[in-house]
Amino acid sequence: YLVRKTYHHRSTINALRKQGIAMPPGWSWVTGHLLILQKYVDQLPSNANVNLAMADLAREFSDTEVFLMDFWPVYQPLLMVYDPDAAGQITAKYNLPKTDMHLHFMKPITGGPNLISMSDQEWKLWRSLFNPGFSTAALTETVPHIVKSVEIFREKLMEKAYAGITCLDDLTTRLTMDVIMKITLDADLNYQHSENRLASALGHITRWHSFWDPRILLHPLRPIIQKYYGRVMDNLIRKELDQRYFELRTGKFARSDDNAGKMRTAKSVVTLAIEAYMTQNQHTDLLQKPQLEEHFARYATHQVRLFLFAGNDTTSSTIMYAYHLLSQHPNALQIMRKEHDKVFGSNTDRASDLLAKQPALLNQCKYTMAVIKETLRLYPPAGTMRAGQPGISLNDRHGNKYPMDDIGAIILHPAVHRNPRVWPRPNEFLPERFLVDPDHELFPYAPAFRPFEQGPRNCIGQTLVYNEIRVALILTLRTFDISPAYDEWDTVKTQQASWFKRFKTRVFGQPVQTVHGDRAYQTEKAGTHPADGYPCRITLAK
Ligand code: HEM
Repeated sequence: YLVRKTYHHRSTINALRKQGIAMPPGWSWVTGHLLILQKYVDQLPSNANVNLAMADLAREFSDTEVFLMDFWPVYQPLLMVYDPDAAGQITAKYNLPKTDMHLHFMKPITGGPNLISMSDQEWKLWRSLFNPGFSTAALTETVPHIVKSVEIFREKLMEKAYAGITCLDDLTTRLTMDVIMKITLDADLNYQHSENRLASALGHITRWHSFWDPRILLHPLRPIIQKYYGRVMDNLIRKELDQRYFELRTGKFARSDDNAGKMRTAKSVVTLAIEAYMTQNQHTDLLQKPQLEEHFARYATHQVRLFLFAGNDTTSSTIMYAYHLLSQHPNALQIMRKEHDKVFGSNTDRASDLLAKQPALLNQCKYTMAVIKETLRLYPPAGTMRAGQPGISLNDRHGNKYPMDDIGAIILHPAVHRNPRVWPRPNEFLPERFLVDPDHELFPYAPAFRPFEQGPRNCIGQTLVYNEIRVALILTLRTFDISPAYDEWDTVKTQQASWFKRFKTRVFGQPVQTVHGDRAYQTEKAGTHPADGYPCRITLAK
């Protein structure tokens, strides 16, 4: 059966090869392209994100900007895409469905079907329930909550100032966890001050998670550990959901008219989803029931688990990369600080109050927004994969057709975002490209900027991300200088290395530690955290 199946599959790919479909040389009847990527992976640090190796390979297809990789039987064969227009065909023109892999790989994290993995009607229903909570208006009301969490983050940075090397990762991840829990569930995790069961359960699940690493995927303990911590998460989230439902039933939100109450009326994403669900089911007065409907509660729990995963690491990494890029571009940092002085006044302590009272001031920080976009362009923390569909073909920019009957596609964000055909000076940090007029040579080609993807399945959390990172930068940049301390970190690590590690280094040489000269490269850790958790030194801004 296996031989027959393999033969059938490989003959299809071989036929495409003969037709001249772009694919890396070295395809084999036995291993397809499985071993091809290894050459590129070997040139990177062992924990570098596999997308960076893929982006290196992609450079060899700069003519078509689309090529086929035959990963069968590990994955279905996939078109690797970094032409922005071909990417648009996948996500907008055909809006191709998610793959079975989405459900398979996301299940340990979310516990079941969720917005990322769902297709068609089921996805439409759940997206419509959660859209109100992620709308610009609803999220503007939550800015005071973000300000509160960032204030604690500021205190933590202050504690670490002049205190030696700090791994920033821990601080930013705790911040983003507090924010996502508050915004989605109205739950005060207080994770920046103390450990929390929900956050650590998610941490255990993601530590045992990988999209491709066989050492993790084949580990016999992985399913047991992930299931156990999944149950812990379900129970804790369910408690919060029941509490929000109780508040709705007892009319908490209707009653709040004083100022303190006004804060409380910033409804959580979940409260708004329960309300939307009530509206969609008006014929049955759900509020009369003592408990949330079981099906809704179970599915909403999957979605909340997804929000905690999708909204935590990605945002945390982006905050760190913004600090990193600004530390290397003092001129941009200077412009940002001036912008913040102009909008909030030079007394940095007043900015929190002002922001909490007038969240719309965020929109006046145009350069700050441009810096965040440029950070997401250079260090995109996500991507997308879609399934093929019978009868659909992808066109590359020369009009070549790539049939997608049994072939899926991946849009390679690191490669699209540095595609030299559409991005002038692609490797340079130039926030002004997001501020110039359309006739300027740096003006971005909109389909080529896709950190949150485009089309109906774009990221539901993007407004939250922009709000959160803007608040974080506005409230910290004028107080602190944060600069990478990898050299010192590496020296300390070398001194602390075991005799075996030192012996290995002596025999095999120093392992690769940078990606194209970048020591803060993106790793495999969910959300592409910077290497080693971004060791840095924090000092007070001069
Ligand atoms: C820097 C931060 C973030 C980046 C770069 C990012 C990126 C993305 C991308 C590329 C997708 C499309 C995935 C696909 O097509 O498979 C996506 C979808 C999604 N993201 Fe985000 N995301 C970020 C933060 C967040 C946050 C804060 C949330 C919060 C709740 C979130 C929730 C989601 C959800 C639910 C989807 C699925 C949307 C759907 O299919 O309807 N993301 N994100």
